[in-house]
Amino acid sequence: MSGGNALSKNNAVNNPSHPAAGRGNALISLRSVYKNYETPSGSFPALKDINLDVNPGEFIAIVGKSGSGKSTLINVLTGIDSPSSGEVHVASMAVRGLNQEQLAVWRGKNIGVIFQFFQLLPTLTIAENVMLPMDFCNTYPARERRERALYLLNKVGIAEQADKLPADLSGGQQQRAAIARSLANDPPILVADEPTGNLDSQATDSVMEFFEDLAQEGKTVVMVTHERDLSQYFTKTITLSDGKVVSSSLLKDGGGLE
Ligand SMILES: Nc1ncnc2c1ncn2[C@@H]1O[C@H](COP(=O)(O)OP(=O)(O)OP(=O)(O)O)[C@@H](O)[C@H]1O
Repeated sequence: MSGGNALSKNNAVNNPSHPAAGRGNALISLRSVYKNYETPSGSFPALKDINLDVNPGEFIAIVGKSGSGKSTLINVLTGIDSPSSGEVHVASMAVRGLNQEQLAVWRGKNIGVIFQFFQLLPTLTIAENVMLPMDFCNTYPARERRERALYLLNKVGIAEQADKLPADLSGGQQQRAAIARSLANDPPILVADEPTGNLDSQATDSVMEFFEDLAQEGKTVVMVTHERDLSQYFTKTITLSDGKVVSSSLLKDGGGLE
């Protein structure tokens, strides 16, 4: 599934004046971020003093034990949840400043989200699923959306599945369709929560190679994973423990594209 081509005009790397070019070089920037959950037994600190910068073209793994705060971190940086305190800037935007409706459109344009269980709508065809983010954000003229969906499905290697329903595809094919959907609006950032958790090793490799290609083309990919043997793909690993970043290791050159 490798061998992607130039993603588009609307790319933060190809176009430094693109709004997603970020504050300084960082596309994602978290400063002194805390997240407390209010529970019947009191306030539970799920994130503690998180400081993080992610540059265009980085392929970041977020790792840590169950309960360490990975999903909370992803939710805060995608604006699905707001921090209790601290600043989150993503693609030049202070996420805190947006209302729910603005946030949904902003997220649809700037962040492609990929889930462990694909979350394709079962009654829509694969092409229709890929068109949904374009329909929601009105990013491409209606007459161009199917053509773009087919282009993206071709890019992930499943163009011939375009008019099937999700249930007719294998898990690996469904995840490719979900990746195509995440690219629909050509967002600068992809966030993937355990995207290979439900795939066999062959499908895992092919999804990881595809993410790697996307990062090399300038997309920023942030991925939560439990799988230890994928480190060859990442440019950086961020380890969380009890809501804190306990290590941040640069694995290879990548990202920091200027
Ligand atoms: N809505 C909530 N209310 C109260 N506590 C929560 C809530 N969501 C998460 N937590 C707690 O916050 C901590 C971090 O949870 P989070 O889901 O971010 O961890 P995680 O690292 O993603 O775990 P996993 O790998 O199991 O998905 C956990 O102790 C969890 O129990």
